Amino acid sequence: MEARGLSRDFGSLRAVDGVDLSVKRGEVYGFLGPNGSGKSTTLRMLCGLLRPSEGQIRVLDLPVPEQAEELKRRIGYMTQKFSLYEDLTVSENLQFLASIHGLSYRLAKQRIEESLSRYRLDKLRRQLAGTMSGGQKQRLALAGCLLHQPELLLLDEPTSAVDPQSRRDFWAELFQLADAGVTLLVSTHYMDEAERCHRLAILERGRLVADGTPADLCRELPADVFSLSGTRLREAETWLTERNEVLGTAQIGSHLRVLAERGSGDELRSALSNEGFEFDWSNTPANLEDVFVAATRAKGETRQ
Ligand SMILES: Nc1ncnc2c1ncn2[C@@H]1O[C@H](COP(=O)(O)OP(=O)(O)OP(=O)(O)O)[C@@H](O)[C@H]1O
Repeated sequence: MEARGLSRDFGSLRAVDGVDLSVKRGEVYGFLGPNGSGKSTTLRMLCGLLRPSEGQIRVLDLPVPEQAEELKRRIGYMTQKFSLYEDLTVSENLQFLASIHGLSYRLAKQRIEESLSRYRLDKLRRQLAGTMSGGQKQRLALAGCLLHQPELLLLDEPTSAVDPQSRRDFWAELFQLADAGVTLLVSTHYMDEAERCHRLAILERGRLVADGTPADLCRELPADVFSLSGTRLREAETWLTERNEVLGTAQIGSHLRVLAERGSGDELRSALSNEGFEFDWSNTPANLEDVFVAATRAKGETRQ
């Protein structure tokens, strides 16, 4: 999948702004970004549901949106709200989706039985979708968008309504699909999910502000991370957040995690000492949350 200069305007709002993306087959590619940063709009353009204002897209060797109809036969799209028919049973939801994809009666029956068993839905087959738990709905939505065996699956915040165990199980399913050659594009708010992706794009106000493997993004972070412990941590945090070179702070238990501009550590440390704070100070490796905070904060500021 390739996108070049992808943009989308809604009236005067530029929701997606000049995004370049490249995703290989079988890759699990994550979209990370704050609310309203353009993740859903990007996914919707990539699957041909929304026409870009500018830019070129090629998905599974098809130009989009020109060949969006052909593409729709080869992709699956799972929305944030799962898009289930709540007044239909589990089986009826799957039968309906199979008919939309034009599966023959025999093939539909076979694939529905397989997916009821694979996604642990067989005992729920007569239950109305609207009465199921978040995790069960998620499994049904996944089963539904795989019935026609798509080569590419787009998932828009698929785990926002489910508990941690369901999220783990769900990700195990996603990796099985990737191992079988399915390409996955997943938008998420969760850092632990982003860390699982082979590659990651970070979006901020419609722009691509970072792109790479989670390990590379952490290693190449153009900022330093420090851990502080001591007394008056809350006061130290307030003092630090007022410094321009500090990009972010977070209290984690009895430690304060500080993300700051590269090379600013020594000065910050002595300035904090001069203010009368007593603390232990150590450098610590960056994690994806640091990458996210640095990418979104730095770019956000330059555009104001
Ligand atoms: N159909 C639309 N009409 C007008 N504005 C829209 C439309 N769809 C999206 N937007 C706006 O475009 C921006 C990007 O929205 P989008 O849903 O793509 O963000 P997102 O990163 O997926 O957010 P979230 O994490 O909250 O789902 C937002 O400001 C949103 O209000």
